Amino acid sequence: MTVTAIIVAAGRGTRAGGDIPKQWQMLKGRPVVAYAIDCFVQHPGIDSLVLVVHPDDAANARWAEAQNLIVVTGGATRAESVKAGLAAVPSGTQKVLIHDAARPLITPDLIDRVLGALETHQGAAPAVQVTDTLWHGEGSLVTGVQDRTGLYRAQTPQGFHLAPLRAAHDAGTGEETDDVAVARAAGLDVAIVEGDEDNIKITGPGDFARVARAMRTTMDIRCGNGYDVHRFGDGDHVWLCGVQIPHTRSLMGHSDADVGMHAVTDAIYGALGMGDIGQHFPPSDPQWKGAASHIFLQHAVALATENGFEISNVDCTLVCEYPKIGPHQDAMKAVMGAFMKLDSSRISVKATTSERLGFTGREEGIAAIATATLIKT
Ligand SMILES: Nc1ccn([C@@H]2O[C@H](COP(=O)(O)OP(=O)(O)OP(=O)(O)O)[C@@H](O)[C@H]2O)c(=O)n1
Ligand SMILES: C[C@](O)(CO)[C@H](O)COP(=O)(O)O
Repeated sequence: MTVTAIIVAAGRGTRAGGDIPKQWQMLKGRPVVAYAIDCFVQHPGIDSLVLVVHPDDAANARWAEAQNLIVVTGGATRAESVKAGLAAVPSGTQKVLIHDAARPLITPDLIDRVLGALETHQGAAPAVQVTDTLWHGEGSLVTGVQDRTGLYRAQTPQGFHLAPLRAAHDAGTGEETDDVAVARAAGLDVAIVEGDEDNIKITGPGDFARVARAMRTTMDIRCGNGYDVHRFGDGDHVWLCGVQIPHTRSLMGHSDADVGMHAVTDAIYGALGMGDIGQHFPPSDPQWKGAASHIFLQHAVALATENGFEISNVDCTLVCEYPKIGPHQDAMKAVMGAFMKLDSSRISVKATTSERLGFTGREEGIAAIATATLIKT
């Protein structure tokens, strides 16, 4: 079954305020709409994505096109914007999920529940049962109580089989606030699936902070490891974790052979799931001959930042008989901390011998292992 997601992002966000519409405002360093886009793009059940934008948001449309999304211009009401999105779905689409750009906390589970219900229903949408007592009020006075039995707060994504939803929208008024209303007016059956309290729609100015708070509870923590070995050759110093240490031999390598910094760098790449030093700085490329290893470390740190992560801590163990590491530990933490913009208290550099066993024990080379923890900001 080919499924297309349509994200409607053509509203003006008048209730939320701000210099630009709410879906394009920054939330933790990214436009609000980017969160929903990521969730759909990464979901294995979604085949393509249409983004509906306002004609005044041409720059944002170019940004979306650069991410390989189908981008179309919306209308004066949400229903008209949905119609524009429905007209742009790729041929072969059998089901559509329609989602508000203003709901950044959509989850894969929510998508799964809607898709699951579409197996047996023409439409399906998430909702949360009303649990508070409901009042009628006039001015500042309570004038009555509303029975809350059977009342739900509607959310998106709302899912439908494409053909009946298109027909329903063609017959609609263009003023409906959601697609369930359009579908029901056309006689389609719509299942309620379990919604998510955190799937907040940014509506008023205070909702940005609510969403940011809810994001903190879904913390994304990544852990990566790195391992490296360099052999000894002729020379009179070694570079370890950014510190030059006088020694009877030097470590050999294409770069400065800083085995400790390489392990830390690979741990960061590992946490990001983005390869290793060899992939980003191929040894076959002469420009990296003799390169200072902090270039690699800074590249990994920049990738982490670009992808919305901050480094929480790094732990590196050097395995060698000599040189002795203890006298240099603090300097190593300070140097690596400066390149990672990380306080020394979050960096550990320690050392062990291998009890004279193996290549490190025979002083043929030095090995290093490292772990890095990254947290999505
Ligand atoms: N003509 C419209 C109106 C709304 N939407 C989208 O529909 C979603 C839900 O609508 P709402 O929260 O009402 O957004 P706005 O219409 O932008 O808000 P406001 O009413 O405060 O201006 C939002 O992602 C919004 O961008 C749309 O694509 N086209
Ligand atoms: C579609 C919707 O998000 C369902 O809750 C909502 O109806 C659209 O926004 P509005 O604020 O109700 O216009």
